[in-house]
Amino acid sequence: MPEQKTPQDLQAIIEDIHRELTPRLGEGKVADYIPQLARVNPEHFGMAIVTTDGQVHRVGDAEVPFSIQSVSKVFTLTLALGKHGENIWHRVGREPSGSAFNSIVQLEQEGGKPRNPFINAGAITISDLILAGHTPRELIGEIVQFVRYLADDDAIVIDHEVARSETATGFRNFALANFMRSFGRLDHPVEHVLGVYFHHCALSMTCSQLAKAGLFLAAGGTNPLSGHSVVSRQRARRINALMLTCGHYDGSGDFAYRVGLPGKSGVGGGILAVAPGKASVAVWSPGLNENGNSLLGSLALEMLAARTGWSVFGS
Ligand SMILES: NC(=O)CC[C@H](N)C(=O)O
Repeated sequence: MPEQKTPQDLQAIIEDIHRELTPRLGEGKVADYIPQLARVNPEHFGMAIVTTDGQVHRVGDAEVPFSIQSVSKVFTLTLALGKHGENIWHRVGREPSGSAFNSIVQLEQEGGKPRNPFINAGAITISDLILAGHTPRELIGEIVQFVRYLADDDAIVIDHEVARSETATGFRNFALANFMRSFGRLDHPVEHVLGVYFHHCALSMTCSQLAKAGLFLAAGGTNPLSGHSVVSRQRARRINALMLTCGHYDGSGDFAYRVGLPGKSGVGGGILAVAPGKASVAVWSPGLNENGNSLLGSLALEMLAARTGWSVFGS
């Protein structure tokens, strides 16, 4: 399989993937524990690829905004590394959890220190870390600005209905945060920390915007379209490593096996995948598999990786 795909090849590949998956649209289970997400039409499907040399390819609902949910944890982790550097690892680990995204079991055994920044407890810890010196409202504004800078797109906003919906029903996350607080592992009031967490999860983005926002990870830390420098080459590599090992919760091994790309999923049905040196890819299909990862989104990325030879483990 040739290393470089022409623009025509890539567009044809994603159109084929879309066509082949069309009979299956609606498969999987839409997240219903956040009432506002339960209302999303399960038959949406969108995909966008942005290559490091500036091509943009889209198919299906690539321009329809959706709730990025846990995909946002990549951006808050990046922000936390920028503010606190490697010190964040005193507060959160970097090992796969092997358990569900909202599991509480390990937290007790491990003294309230979450396994990684992508499970809920870890992302809540990251929210607490980046709250230092800010009000929740200021920090939420800063996160939105940061994501706009990454994607070079000022139209990106938070869906406040989704944030409200999750605030009203996020009992599990309140439990996780209170549990960590009981171990003395949060510096700020639980309501403040979760206010930040629920709002960054409620960022609403299209596949095109999401692929652009992740492009710095495919291009050694700088977005080649905007020229915006985000992180060092080493840091981009390390964030990709965390996405590969932890980005799909206890489905991370399966995703690495099938797709072979660093990726981060969200319960809104979005996945951001990174083909280092080549492209950033966002896919959206709301139906989830048993691990809470997009069922058809994972399949679409598996097909894409197979047809492009982009797996980090070789073509
Ligand atoms: N996996 C996810 O996308 C989970 C994010 C969601 N906001 C939650 O905390 O439950």
